[in-house]
Amino acid sequence: MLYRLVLLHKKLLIIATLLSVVSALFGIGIISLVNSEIEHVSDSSSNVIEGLLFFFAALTAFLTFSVISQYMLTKLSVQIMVSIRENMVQRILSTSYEQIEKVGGHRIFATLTKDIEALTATLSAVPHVAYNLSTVLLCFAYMGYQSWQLFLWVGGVLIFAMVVAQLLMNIGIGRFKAVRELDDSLFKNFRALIDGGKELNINFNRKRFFYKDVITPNIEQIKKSTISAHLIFIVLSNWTNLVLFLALGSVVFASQLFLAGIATEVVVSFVLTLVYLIGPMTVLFNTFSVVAEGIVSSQKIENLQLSEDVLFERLDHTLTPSHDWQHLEIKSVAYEYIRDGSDEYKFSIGPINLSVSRGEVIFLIGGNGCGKSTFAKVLCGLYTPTSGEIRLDGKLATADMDRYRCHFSTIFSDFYLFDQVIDAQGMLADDHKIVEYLVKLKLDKKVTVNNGILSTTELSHGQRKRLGLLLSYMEDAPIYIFDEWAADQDPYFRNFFYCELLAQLKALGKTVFVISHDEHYFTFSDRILKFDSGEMEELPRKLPAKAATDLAALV
Ligand SMILES: Nc1ncnc2c1ncn2[C@@H]1O[C@H](COP(=O)(O)OP(=O)(O)OP(=O)(O)O)[C@@H](O)[C@H]1O
Repeated sequence: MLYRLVLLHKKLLIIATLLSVVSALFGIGIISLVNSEIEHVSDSSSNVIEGLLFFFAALTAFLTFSVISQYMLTKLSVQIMVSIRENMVQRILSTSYEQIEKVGGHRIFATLTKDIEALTATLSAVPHVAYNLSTVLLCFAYMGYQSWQLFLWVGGVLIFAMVVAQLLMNIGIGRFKAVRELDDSLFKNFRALIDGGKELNINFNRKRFFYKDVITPNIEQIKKSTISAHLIFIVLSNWTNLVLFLALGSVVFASQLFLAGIATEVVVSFVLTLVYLIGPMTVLFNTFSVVAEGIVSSQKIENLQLSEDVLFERLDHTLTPSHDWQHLEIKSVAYEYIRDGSDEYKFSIGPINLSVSRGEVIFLIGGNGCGKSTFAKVLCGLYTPTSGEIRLDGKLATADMDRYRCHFSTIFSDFYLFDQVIDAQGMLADDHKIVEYLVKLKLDKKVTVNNGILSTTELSHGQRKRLGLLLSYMEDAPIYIFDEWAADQDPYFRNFFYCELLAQLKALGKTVFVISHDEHYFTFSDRILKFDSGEMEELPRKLPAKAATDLAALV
């Protein structure tokens, strides 16, 4: 990913790096100028004024190009940061719900905070790396030009230094990987800290256990691993200083011992250049830890296996479902939960065969954990069948999952309530219509609406579900799935749901799948599908329509 991002911005990167090289050239030019002026110190015939003018001109050019190049490089790193954020959001939105569920919310959250931050820091270091690397390379070229024999000595020392640095870098990356794995479990514990707030506050012993035996050891482990990872980079950074002194020594001693023919001015110029190099080399080696963290984060993002197939031109258009569809065919559909590397008990449903017509109200019943919600998720396209196929009016669902899914509006038991109420066209819905339903759902005293945005979603669980129903209703999809919607409603709204709403939706030609344990209301269905250990059978309808009406009057 790191590589891809750099490639994506290569044009700006090349321009900015070229500017850096020019500014570094002026830096070298200044050293060279000072060097030649040293030679003329005792020469009264030399033109000092001319040298001084050159010196100030070089200083001005150095400053100008340094500022422009650093500005360009900083702009580049900000652009890269923005594109990582956009890219991550797009990839998450393009990834199947199934994959997101498999990866786990805490890992995605860790990536959105930790990895984006680390990648941004790494890419922000690109300007400094490019600038200092070009300075270092130019200094090498300058030294090579002055004396290739002496430069070979320096080069030998530097190659040895680079080999050791590479080894240290590999160890450092390995340690950062271990830290990053621990970060995932920390984010999981952070989630438990917030989501489990009630349980932790009520039960002091759980709070004590969570603090002492779960989160503190996790934090301690991260502390130890982070220090041990950074230790490698501290060694690496000090190794640079040592290597530069080693290079200085090798220049001074090699010129005396083995390369006696080399002029003193050349040796002095090598020494000056190496001293000048201390700054850029230190910056370069100090960024190694940042780069290592970026590499680890980049690999971590790849391991999430988020979708690469980001077709975001599609978001410019609204997807509209076919409201006059006639047949939904579920042919030998099976689904199995597969978790990588896990040998624990695996649950599967199917194979299921079912043919659904428009306007049917279908109840899904069965004991806890028998696969009703799993089937509902396969049915609406959140899960892709492991085998078998789903066809809507003959069209294979998997041929265009986005289009297929847009036929559904769902309220699962772990639903999320958005503040924005969206209509069938994907626009903010009309306030008058929303108010009408707020009144109907007895929420108008609690919630107001302004331009399609709800004033609050901080309500009781039952009220939140009613608000969810409002959002779902406004979406005006052809097929509805309600997963135990009525389970936590009071008798009035339970009655409203089974006796009024289902009939209303049916009259509008909607197909409704209702997951329910409310036996009293099973009569309000056209069909009943019973689940048992992942297998489905259709029950014969027992009550005639008349009996259903009588029952409606009773409840
Ligand atoms: N995200 C998941 N990952 C792995 N297995 C899962 C997952 N969700 C559910 N399961 C497995 O699928 C089984 C069926 O779950 P499902 O939610 O479909 O049951 P259900 O019939 O809707 O139950 P309930 O009436 O309690 O809501 C569970 O017992 C569990 O073993």
